[in-house]
Amino acid sequence: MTSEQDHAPNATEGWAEPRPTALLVLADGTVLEGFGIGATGHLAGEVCFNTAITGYEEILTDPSYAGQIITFTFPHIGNVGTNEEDIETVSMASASGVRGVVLRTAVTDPSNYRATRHFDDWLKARGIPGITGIDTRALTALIREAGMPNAVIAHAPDGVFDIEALKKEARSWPGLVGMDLVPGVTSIQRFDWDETTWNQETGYGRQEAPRHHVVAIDYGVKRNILRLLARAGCKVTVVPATTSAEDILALQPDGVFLSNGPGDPAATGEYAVPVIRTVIERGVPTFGICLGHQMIGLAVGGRTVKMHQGHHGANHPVKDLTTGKVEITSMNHGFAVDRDSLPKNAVETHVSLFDGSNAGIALADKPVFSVQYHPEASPGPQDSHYLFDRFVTMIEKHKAA
Ligand SMILES: NC(=O)CC[C@H](N)C(=O)O
Repeated sequence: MTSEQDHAPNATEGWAEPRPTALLVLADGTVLEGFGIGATGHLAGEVCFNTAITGYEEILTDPSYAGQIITFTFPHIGNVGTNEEDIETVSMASASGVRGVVLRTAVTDPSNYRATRHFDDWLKARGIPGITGIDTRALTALIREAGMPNAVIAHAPDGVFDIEALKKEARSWPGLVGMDLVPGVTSIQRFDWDETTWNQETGYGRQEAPRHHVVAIDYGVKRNILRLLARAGCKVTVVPATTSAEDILALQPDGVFLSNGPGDPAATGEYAVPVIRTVIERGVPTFGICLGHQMIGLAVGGRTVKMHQGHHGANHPVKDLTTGKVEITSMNHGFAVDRDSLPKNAVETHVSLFDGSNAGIALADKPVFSVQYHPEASPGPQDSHYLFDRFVTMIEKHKAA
């Protein structure tokens, strides 16, 4: 990338404008020009914005982002390169499903002792197209006004685009409502997980003596969730999203964990919700995160709704109504549980202090709780790690009873 390419196209009269090599074409026909990075070609998706300042590698490998084109509001993305350790997708071979990345400035060479690969090269290898030189403030303002648009991101090094065809593709992409994206990101077979959290001196740890057995249903689970479950003393068995309630209960879990994941919870819920309902009815201690939270909401008879601009970032304040404490959380969701649709036994435990939306529930009559945000962070603050201990305490109480 040359420094010229750092300028937004059409920025200054009289400058020799480099030819755009990437476009972001919105479904309403708006065309944003910039410079291509990462994979070439074009992909359709929903454009969201993420306000996190660090952790782009974790964000871009979070399977919950499948079907989405991520605009980073922080201008310098890629400057610490990438490594093999910060990937959140469980299956290293599969891409996370992110459709594209939209950036303000050109990507510099990596400057970090952990970097093993240039960000541009890494995006290419993972099949993710990117565009730089975009006025991401203006795009973010547009998303806040109009909601998350469907779009096509296109990268052609020769600068040749069929703009009409791209507009048509953006318009005809069906959108995330009603879209079940879990089959593309769930693991294909059952496996055990025993890696624990990262430490600067020793790297990732190994679990020694687990005290409880947790079955984690993988709707697109992030590694750091599994690590925190392992660190909290759980032997973790990860099972594919379509595993039956019978097969899950046959594993005799002390607890069941419902993971995060992409797409519309109502669409995924068609097969997942009956399983979750059975697990809950049997009284198995259950903890859900994000998509898992939304599907617990559906399993108890509630509804989920599409949000206007969604929550994607690492500085979202949430109030824990059971303790009165405020925690700063990592968020990534475009759907939410409609609190007014919940039955009486589903008690709201957490609320977003940004917009008052529901951020957590617990069942009054069953050992079940869930949160809309990402307590595993990765990236983000670690204020909410206590929830993994809350889950273990719940398991212990249930075992003792
Ligand atoms: N992080 C997640 O699990 C996201 C859940 C769901 N796909 C949403 O967008 O709301």
